[in-house]
Amino acid sequence: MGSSVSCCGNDKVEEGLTLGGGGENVNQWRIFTYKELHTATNGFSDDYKLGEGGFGSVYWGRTSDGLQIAVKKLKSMNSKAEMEFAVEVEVLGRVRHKNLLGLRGYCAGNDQRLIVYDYMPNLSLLSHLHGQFAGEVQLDWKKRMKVAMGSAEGILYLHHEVTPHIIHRDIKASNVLLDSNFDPLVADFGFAKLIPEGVSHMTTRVKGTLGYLAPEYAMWGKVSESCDVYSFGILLLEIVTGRKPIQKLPGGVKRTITEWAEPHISKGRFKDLADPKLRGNFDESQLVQAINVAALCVQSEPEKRPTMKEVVLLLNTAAPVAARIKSVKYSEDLMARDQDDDDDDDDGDGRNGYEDESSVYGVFGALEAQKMEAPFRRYGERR
Ligand SMILES: Nc1ncnc2c1ncn2[C@@H]1O[C@H](COP(=O)(O)OP(=O)(O)OP(=O)(O)O)[C@@H](O)[C@H]1O
Repeated sequence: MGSSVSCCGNDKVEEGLTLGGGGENVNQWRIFTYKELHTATNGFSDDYKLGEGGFGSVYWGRTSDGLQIAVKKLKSMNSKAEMEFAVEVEVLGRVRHKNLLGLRGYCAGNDQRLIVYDYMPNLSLLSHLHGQFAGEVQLDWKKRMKVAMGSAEGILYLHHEVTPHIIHRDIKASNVLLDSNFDPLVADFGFAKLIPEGVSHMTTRVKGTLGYLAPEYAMWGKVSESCDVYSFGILLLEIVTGRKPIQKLPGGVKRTITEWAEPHISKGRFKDLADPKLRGNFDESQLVQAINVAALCVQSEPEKRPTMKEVVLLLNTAAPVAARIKSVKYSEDLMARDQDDDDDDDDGDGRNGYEDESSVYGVFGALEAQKMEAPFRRYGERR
């Protein structure tokens, strides 16, 4: 961090400081006092609560100069939470991009840790797809594509444009916030990893959210940029279909979004995948393109997934030539793998065991690991 963290118990306010070691990727922020944030949020009143996550609660507030803010307040002080706070502030200070939620400030003193962001009036993508706004048709097709593209550009920046590169590790619908124009801002960098130059992947403790974890990461803690690409693929499917990454079926059975989508895709029934809430109002070529891109992103083998640069390019391509070439490859892969699965399913349970990842999970079934392996946290929770 470019500057020391000062205690928020005192009333001193430092302004215009920068984090991130200078250069272009710096962010304007300031240190808030606890008193200031307490006043802004009406004493962290429940009426001002925007939501709750693993880190703590998020409150709406208004500063004395009229700025609307969102204040994330650490729920309990322990080394894990402290680390998350430090990582989030460190990473936020390094990034500056129209599709990343920047740091407005923080407060760290005694046993209080709070992070201050700009308030995003349209809240999270999750609230529009599955939450309090899910019944409304605010999120039409055009907005969905804008959200998908903007989120992809934010992740591209993290992977390719900031030094050292950053892997987010928790790309999901609740971490995509929407401004007044429904432009998306990727948020929540508490699990982010800075990748030293020349390092292609690292092995770490698995963090993130069930339903979005890439198989190699869920099983072996192998983390690379392509883990975010995988999570983005799930997010893209979620945006297009309006379905949760993991659905609970009657009898406690869980079905992943990829398991549900796979038969439709392999039969070319793309239109069946569109969110019924769209009532048929979508651009069919964009729908096919988005699903093809998602299919590429959620391949089991990380090396087969596109980079975020390719993802942005493909999502931008009106004529889906590149995607078509790859999707043909994908279909061939799928058929070959189906054949393998038929051959190798010795115990007749439809699954071939854990030894051979590709045959177990198929091109598209990587979430199987997350459904089976305890003790992952449920959808919407963090590990
Ligand atoms: N800047 C913001 N503007 C508006 N609403 C926000 C803002 N930041 C967070 N929220 C709201 O608060 C909720 C909780 O956010 P938080 O990041 O703490 O948790 P989460 O992403 O839901 O869960 P997790 O802990 O698994 O990341 C979000 O889903 C969102 O609705």
